[in-house]
Amino acid sequence: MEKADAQMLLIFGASGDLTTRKLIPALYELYVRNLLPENFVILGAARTVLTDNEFRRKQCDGILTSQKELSAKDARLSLFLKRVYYMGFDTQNTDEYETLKNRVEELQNLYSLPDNIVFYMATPPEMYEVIPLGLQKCGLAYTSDGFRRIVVEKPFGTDIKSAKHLTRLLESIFDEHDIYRIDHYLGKETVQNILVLRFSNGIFEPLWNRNYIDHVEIVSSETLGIGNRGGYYESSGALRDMVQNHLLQLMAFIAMEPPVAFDPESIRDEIAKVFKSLHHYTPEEMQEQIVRGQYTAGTIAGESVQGYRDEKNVSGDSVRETYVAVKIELDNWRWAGTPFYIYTGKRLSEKKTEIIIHFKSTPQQLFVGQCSGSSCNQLIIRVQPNESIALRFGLKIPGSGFEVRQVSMDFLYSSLSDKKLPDAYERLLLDVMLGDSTLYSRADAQEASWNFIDPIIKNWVKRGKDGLAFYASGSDPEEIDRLMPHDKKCNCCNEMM
Ligand SMILES: NC(=O)C1=CN([C@@H]2O[C@H](COP(=O)(O)OP(=O)(O)OC[C@H]3O[C@@H](n4cnc5c(N)ncnc54)[C@H](OP(=O)(O)O)[C@@H]3O)[C@@H](O)[C@H]2O)C=CC1
Ligand SMILES: O=C1O[C@H](COP(=O)(O)O)[C@@H](O)[C@H](O)[C@H]1O
Repeated sequence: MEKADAQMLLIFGASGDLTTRKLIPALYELYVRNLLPENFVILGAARTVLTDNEFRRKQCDGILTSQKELSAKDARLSLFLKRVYYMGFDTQNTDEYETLKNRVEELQNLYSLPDNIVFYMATPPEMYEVIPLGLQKCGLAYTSDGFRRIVVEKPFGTDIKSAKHLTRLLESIFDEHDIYRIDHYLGKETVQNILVLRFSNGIFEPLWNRNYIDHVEIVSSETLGIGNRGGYYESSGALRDMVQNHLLQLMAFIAMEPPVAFDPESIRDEIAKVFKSLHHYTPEEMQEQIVRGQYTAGTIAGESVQGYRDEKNVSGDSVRETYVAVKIELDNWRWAGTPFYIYTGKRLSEKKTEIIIHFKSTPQQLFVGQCSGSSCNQLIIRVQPNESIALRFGLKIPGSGFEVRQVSMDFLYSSLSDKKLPDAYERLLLDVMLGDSTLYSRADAQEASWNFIDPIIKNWVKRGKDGLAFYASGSDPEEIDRLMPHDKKCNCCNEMM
């Protein structure tokens, strides 16, 4: 496996949840697997005042939480943590950037590091402009003999205007190919395997189009509520939080044309084309094709939970959607007439992300019980949990007659290896260190997806609470039935998983 060049990873927002829960555990895992550069330093920065050792202890706890079997005394853990440093730093105070620059140079000298730096913005999005401007002013954004890369966490803008503005600002400081817009769904092993499943197997391609696929479902349901992210969620909602990025990306992997080569730009060209072919609805069509809902109090795993409007930092009469279902149409030759149904929501009955490709039925149903009148054939890609790929088809029930029932041929990732699948952030952090942007999203794709999302949000703002459905926590909204005719719904899939 290729190793990245010696470098520094400078994480802004290092005292926050993402750093401790995801980034540092992922970096430690890469270290253990011998995938980090031979020579590296991780420098965390945030306003909270912490010494290097206090920061290391906090990160050590984060790693131990993510790896239950690991001991705090493990020699590899202390060797890794020795390379982790911290500095108290207020991104809004321009004077502090000079101090940051001095600390960076001091560490580079201490470890004889070349001038290669990845900046990671794990701060609130309001800082995504402030930090690059500060780095530009103090000169840290530039190097004459190394590289600079910048990772931008989601959300990348809140609409097309802000996304374009942010891209313009970042491009005035960094080259576009050094800007890494992260979408952690693309770091998931099962999601990357969509590309391999499609483009390394000749058997699927002839069927992968409007002639053989009736419709596609992309579901990402969660049992968790919004937790302590009320402030963020009030301005975001399910459409911006999950659909604009993660779920449209999944759809693009299913819908894209084969790239001319397996390199970042060829792949990202095809993804951008999918987003550009999204059919934009009129306000009247939106009422038909899009459903939004909000959770009320209910029961999850036997425990009572409160409704969205009672959550911390949420308005008592909020109309923010915690659930959304969208029927998506793609105006292109491969997919015209084959809808993609995307649903996502918080506080639903189970946590799962899956893609179900529904193939068309036989022209005539010759057998009794033939999958209850619908097609027997589905390809199910279970992204999480119980990562798997299953192909469903009809077979004869043993005995007299010709009664058919649906059976499943399953591949379980757990049967491939007893090791747990790598966390999405491991892959994405490794890629940015290597300079591979294949699994990061490009400006044109982001903008095309905002172009699709913006009119929907504007329409909802205009309609206020009109059309907002309520569902009890722990249940699945019934309004979804309005989008998808009954004969298209797959009742069998869940039972078999
Ligand atoms: N947590 C998660 O699982 C995910 C998070 N994200 C995104 O990652 C980003 C960070 O999220 P998360 O870690 O949860 O957020 P937190 O609120 O937990 O952390 C934010 C961090 O930013 C720091 N910060 C805030 N203001 C400043 C400032 N003026 N100067 C320097 N540092 C500052 C905070 O530290 P201090 O107060 O010490 O300055 C803290 O370290 C967000 O944009 C979020 O959308 C994306 C996907 C998942
Ligand atoms: O980006 C986000 O994703 C999580 C869901 O991620 P998953 O990997 O657990 O499926 C979601 O809970 C969160 O609201 C959103 O910001």
